[in-house]
Amino acid sequence: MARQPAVIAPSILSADFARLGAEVDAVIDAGAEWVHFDVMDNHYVPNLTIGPLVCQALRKHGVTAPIDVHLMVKPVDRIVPDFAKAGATTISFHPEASEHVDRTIQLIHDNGCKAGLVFNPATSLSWLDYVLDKLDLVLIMSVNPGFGGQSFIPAALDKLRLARERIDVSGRAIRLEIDGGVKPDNIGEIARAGADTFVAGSAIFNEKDYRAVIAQMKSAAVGI
Ligand SMILES: O=C(CO)[C@@H](O)[C@H](O)COP(=O)(O)O
Repeated sequence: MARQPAVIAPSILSADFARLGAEVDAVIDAGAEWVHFDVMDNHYVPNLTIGPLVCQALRKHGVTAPIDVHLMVKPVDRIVPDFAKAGATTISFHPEASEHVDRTIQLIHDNGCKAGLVFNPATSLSWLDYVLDKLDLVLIMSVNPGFGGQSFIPAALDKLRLARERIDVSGRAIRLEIDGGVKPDNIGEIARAGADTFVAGSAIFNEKDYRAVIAQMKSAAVGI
């Protein structure tokens, strides 16, 4: 199956939260395809961020782009229906945070969303042995989850290559997403390793010109 078109998904963790609706409008207007929505619970990860009410507020504000919810919460299941009702498109979770990974994937689908599984830098891809055929997205973390602005962990490149191979063998249209330390100067190498969906927080929101940085990232990601 041909590689899916590249998607840039700005992580709103690095946006100005006091102007969130305007920030999301600005990155979508600047060419980003998705909104990456980082949910942290001060339990599974040390940071505390936002929940379904903020997702719903973005929909009410008029955001129509796919909202890519990354749950860094434990437990997972009880918050899934709330995010689905709030307008999430994809809901991804960490296998270590779910008691029953297969059931959580089913729950996400039953609630009308696409399901993703997230791999921390030290989490084995062996979880895919049993659930790859049920997933819509595989997310490889290239930093330890919890904070924006960290440096890309190079071992994520080998993991991307392995995940790409598995997805290609499956023949299914599963997106391969990368998250953490993604910048204009490394996105080409990340794309060559197999990613098609690129989360970037500080690389986009720390720049004044969102359009320019997103264009730079896209041309590096598709020019492989
Ligand atoms: O999920 C996370 C961190 O846990 C990420 O989405 C980061 O927020 C990405 O930020 P940058 O590394 O791109 O600044």
